Amino acid sequence: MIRSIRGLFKKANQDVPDSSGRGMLLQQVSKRLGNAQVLDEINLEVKQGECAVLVGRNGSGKSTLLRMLAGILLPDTGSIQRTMKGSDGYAVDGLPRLPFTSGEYLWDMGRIRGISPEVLRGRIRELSELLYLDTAIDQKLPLLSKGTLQKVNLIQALLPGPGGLLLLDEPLSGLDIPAQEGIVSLLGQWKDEGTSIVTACHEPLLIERLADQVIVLKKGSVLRYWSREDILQAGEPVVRIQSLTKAGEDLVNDLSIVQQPGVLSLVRNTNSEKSNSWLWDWKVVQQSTDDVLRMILASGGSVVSVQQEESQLHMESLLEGQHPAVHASRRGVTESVDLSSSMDDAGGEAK
Ligand SMILES: Nc1ncnc2c1ncn2[C@@H]1O[C@H](COP(=O)(O)OP(=O)(O)OP(=O)(O)O)[C@@H](O)[C@H]1O
Repeated sequence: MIRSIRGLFKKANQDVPDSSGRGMLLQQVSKRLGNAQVLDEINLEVKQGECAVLVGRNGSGKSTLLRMLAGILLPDTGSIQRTMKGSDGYAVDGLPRLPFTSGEYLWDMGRIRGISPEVLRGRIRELSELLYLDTAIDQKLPLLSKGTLQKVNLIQALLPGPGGLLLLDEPLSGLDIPAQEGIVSLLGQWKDEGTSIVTACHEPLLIERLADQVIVLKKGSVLRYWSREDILQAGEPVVRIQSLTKAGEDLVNDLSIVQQPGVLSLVRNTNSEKSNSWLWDWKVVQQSTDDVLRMILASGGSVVSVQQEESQLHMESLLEGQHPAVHASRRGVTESVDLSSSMDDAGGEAK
């Protein structure tokens, strides 16, 4: 389905902009609202095709900055230069509960933006499928749940298609997991097609998959900038595998298994359900999952479960200005201990 969306949108966007030298540049941008200095000398550069993620505690200024990028607010001082092409999509404010159905609202929004009826019909259908809008397309906005309203808001922001600037305030908030996956995959494709994205978001799923830079805001100022490389140092996603062997059939008697670069730890447990078998608990980096599964099966074991572990990004530390990898590096030490102790548990048979 995602592929068909891409195809559909590409047809209407033959002139995906060349990314060279294009983007958005904020220099020393400040804003006062009432008595509060809401933004204080913000510098930010987002190149065409990049994703910048704003993080920060409540009230740190993320939404204000997004509204400024959208042109809803003007800076008191400083400058905002924009040299990127393409249509913009904004979901920076909540959707008003107007007396229309989702379908009517999306249709009107698309037509106001000049999208032809033929293209618009297809986009609404494809995006509604992507976000599992189902029957909510015919429901009136005031009757929608918070999460469904958020889906409609996202769809209206995505209607112009890839290639321009997308400004999204907490796009995954309130969305169910399949819709989160769908939107992150789509944004990844659109980024590849030259879409610039600036989003306030606290979900590691989006940050790990899309962020080229993370900007940590604190009380209206930038506390830290982190690059894609910094984020990647937080570690690849970890997969937990449980496998079973007959007691006595020791998986670790072949050291080549545990010495595979992707194996982070291996612990042997007695299987409480079957006393004549051992349950092996593996932690492996995501890209080695297939290799490890093949090894387990080839050595006579059976696979009980394969689970994606939670992200290694520790948001709380990130908000305090710590490096994204601060927890990942601690994890490595712990697991090398696990690995050796598991081999000891197994009778020191890993030779
Ligand atoms: N119109 C306004 N008048 C006065 N103060 C305002 C106005 N709008 C926002 N503020 C203040 O600006 C600060 C930043 O608000 P903003 O909504 O940008 O924060 P945020 O980081 O998006 O917060 P949250 O995570 O809760 O959405 C807050 O202290 C807020 O009270």
